[in-house]
Amino acid sequence: MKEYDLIAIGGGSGGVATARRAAEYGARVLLIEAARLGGTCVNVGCVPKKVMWYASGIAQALRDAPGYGFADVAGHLDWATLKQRRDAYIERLNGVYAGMLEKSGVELRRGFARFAGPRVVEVEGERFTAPHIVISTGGRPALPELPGAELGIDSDGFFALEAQPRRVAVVGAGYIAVELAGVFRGLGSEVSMLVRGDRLLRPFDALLRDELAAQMQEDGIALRFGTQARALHRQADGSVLVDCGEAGSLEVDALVWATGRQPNTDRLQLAAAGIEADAKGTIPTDAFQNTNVPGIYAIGDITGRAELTPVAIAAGRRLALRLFRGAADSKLDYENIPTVVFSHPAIGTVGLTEEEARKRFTDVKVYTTRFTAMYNALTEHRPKTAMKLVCVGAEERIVGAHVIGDGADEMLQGFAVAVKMGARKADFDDTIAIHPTSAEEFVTMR
Ligand SMILES: Cc1cc2nc3c(=O)[nH]c(=O)nc-3n(C[C@H](O)[C@H](O)[C@H](O)COP(=O)(O)OP(=O)(O)OC[C@H]3O[C@@H](n4cnc5c(N)ncnc54)[C@H](O)[C@@H]3O)c2cc1C
Repeated sequence: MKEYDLIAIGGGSGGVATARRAAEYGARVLLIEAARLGGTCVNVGCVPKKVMWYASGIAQALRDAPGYGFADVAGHLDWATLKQRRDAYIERLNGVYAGMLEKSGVELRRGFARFAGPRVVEVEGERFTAPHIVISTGGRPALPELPGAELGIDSDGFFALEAQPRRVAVVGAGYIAVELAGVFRGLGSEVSMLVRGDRLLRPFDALLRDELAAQMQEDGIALRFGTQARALHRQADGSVLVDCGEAGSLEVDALVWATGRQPNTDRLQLAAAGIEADAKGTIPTDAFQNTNVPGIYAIGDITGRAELTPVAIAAGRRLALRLFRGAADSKLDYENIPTVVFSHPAIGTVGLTEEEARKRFTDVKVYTTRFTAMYNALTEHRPKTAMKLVCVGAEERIVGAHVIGDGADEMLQGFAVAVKMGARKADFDDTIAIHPTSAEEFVTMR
């Protein structure tokens, strides 16, 4: 049985980061990956999604161009070319990942890993052991159980689409649902969102939720709240009939399930190592990413906490520092994790929502602003930009910063540093604005 200092199961964001950092610290590392290197983010997540978001933004810019005097702007999208160029980019990234691992001295084993004992991992009959094992197997889309569910596609299926569907239904209310719906609409599809509850992006600040819903409707997306798909039927012309029970039915060329994700633990044989998972299959960890079994850790989506690439990476790097550099206190602080939703317009958010702040603190003061960005002064399309600062205490410490509007995606990172450092409203007021930008409103709110 081959022995290592560390085995990482899963070569996605978390596994690769942990493996590389541990190897850099001198550990002998084995990384096991069943599919393509880079995991969800590179292959069927952040990266291809952002490419599609850019494409949709370009389509919008072409529609905006006449407002700036451009005449005869050609705007036909060749979806197949976009997909082929996007796929080629991702293949290059897969190669970059392989190269980085090799350069760091991480040994890569292709294949599906399972636990075969407390410290033993098996891949296609071959066994490996290490005193430290990291589970970073991520998750996959979860489909609801209803008649004809397989006639829909999930987010992986979205990235496999060879042609642009003309009429689309997106089921779900989370960030992936609003992002995919926005991309389809931006590129010209007719889009309906089927939302079981009464709002989009439930955990986000109300300002962001309301502004986004209003803008999506303004852009022609049919938001059907309180609507649930009950069954899907294939029709003779190849289209899909979505039966929504009392809420009626809907005919589409594609239906996308964006109804959540499930952790990749079901085939890992966790029991062979005595590792506990919860009913959903996520692996609970303590603040140091320890599972219930000493020497076995979990990071990234599999832990069900803040399912984002930089979180998986940061947790993995801190774990490597702890295990192989003796930094006993090294762990990830899960507070104030900034995040962006690549909707149209984009959302950036860090810290507490107003609602959360009011539950936790008695002395909450909120500053908001809403305006049309200068770019849109000349365009027919006039989405709004809106911002909110959530402050607490007499010193007005900023515990939440939220923005929706063009540029929000690139705007928030620096403000996240300020919030993390404990900035007060007075610090923002004291900072000279950068003019003319949308971001300047963050330091001029009264
Ligand atoms: C559509 C979409 C858009 C997203 N957009 C963003 C975004 O904009 N920003 C952001 O921060 N996050 C985004 N995410 C989330 C992000 O992709 C994940 O949080 C991140 O990939 C989690 O990393 P991970 O290492 O936990 O798992 P993953 O990246 O999923 O990697 C897990 C790897 O383990 C492998 N594996 C699983 N089981 C085994 C096994 N038994 N043996 C061997 N290998 C195995 C899998 O093949 C996979 O490669 C998005 C996700 C989706 C689905």
